[in-house]
Amino acid sequence: MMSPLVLAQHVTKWYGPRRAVTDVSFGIDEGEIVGLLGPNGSGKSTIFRMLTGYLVPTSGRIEVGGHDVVTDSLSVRRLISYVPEDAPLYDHMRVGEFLHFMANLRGLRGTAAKAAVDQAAERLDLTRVMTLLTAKLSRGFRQRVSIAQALLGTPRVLVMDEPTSGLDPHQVIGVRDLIRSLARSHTVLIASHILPEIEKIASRVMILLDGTLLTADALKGKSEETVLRLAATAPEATVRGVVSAVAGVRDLTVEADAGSGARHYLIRAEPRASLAADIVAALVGAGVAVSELNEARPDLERVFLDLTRQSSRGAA
Ligand SMILES: Nc1ncnc2c1ncn2[C@@H]1O[C@H](COP(=O)(O)OP(=O)(O)OP(=O)(O)O)[C@@H](O)[C@H]1O
Repeated sequence: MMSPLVLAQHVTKWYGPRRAVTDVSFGIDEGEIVGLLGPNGSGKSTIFRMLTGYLVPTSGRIEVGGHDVVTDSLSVRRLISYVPEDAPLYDHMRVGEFLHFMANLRGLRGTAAKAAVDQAAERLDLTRVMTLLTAKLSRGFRQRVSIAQALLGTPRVLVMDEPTSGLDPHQVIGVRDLIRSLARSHTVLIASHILPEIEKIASRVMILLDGTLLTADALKGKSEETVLRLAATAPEATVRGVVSAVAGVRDLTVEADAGSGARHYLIRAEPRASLAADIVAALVGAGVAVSELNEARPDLERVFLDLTRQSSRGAA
């Protein structure tokens, strides 16, 4: 059997007296797109920094392509590329200059550097902006430049931190398609705190909570509840008041903002037949425009919400 391309075994990381990652183990096979899902502060960036050799695990070991990230970090850095969340570009550089600079940092010179830059620019549709200052780019283009630099030197593994955060819906779709197309030639690991986003891109999701990776066992047997996703245009307090009064509704949380008018909510309730119809009737009766009400699909979402709610209570 082939061993996984990325292998973490019992990895723990302490920052001084604070434990950020606890006994995390996983394997990622060549060609997978894996999502690492966890709320802010759950340890995603810490795991990524250890994978890419920028932080040393306090205990446990990580291998990429059979190379230990600590004792053989140079080989690992050739195999793995990191796309950080806030695309740190050098604002005084033009896009083309920046990509050449990054190609040189990866050890590419002369025609090899030029070929790599041209190829990445073409793949990310950057040829039109190569002479612009990176400071002048839109958020979507900055993200594409950041992904382009990560592709230089043809790494086998791409690690991306919240790759669609801060993008408009159009750009989000573009970046998602791009990541899917990259997956043909790369193994991709994506961190996010938004489950619906991860589910759209990843073929598999790992959930991280307070530094601990949940096992498949922790994801079973939690479905005593219906979760509905609602999109409605009205003040949150109004929606909350109306929905909470419907029989069986336990809880309403605001989901990531869609950006355009309607706000998205998740409603948790006791399962019963006319629940959705009752909620719509109540909202419409109160003059609230409902643009969407669906059952939130996977159990995973429920489990994630339950668990993150418990853990944020624990932290409070
Ligand atoms: N350099 C550091 N020194 C001390 N504590 C740190 C350091 N970096 C992170 N932490 C702590 O470790 C925990 C995990 O942080 P980490 O940044 O890995 O989480 P995350 O899931 O990536 O969060 P976010 O999505 O907000 O980036 C947090 O409690 C954080 O405060």
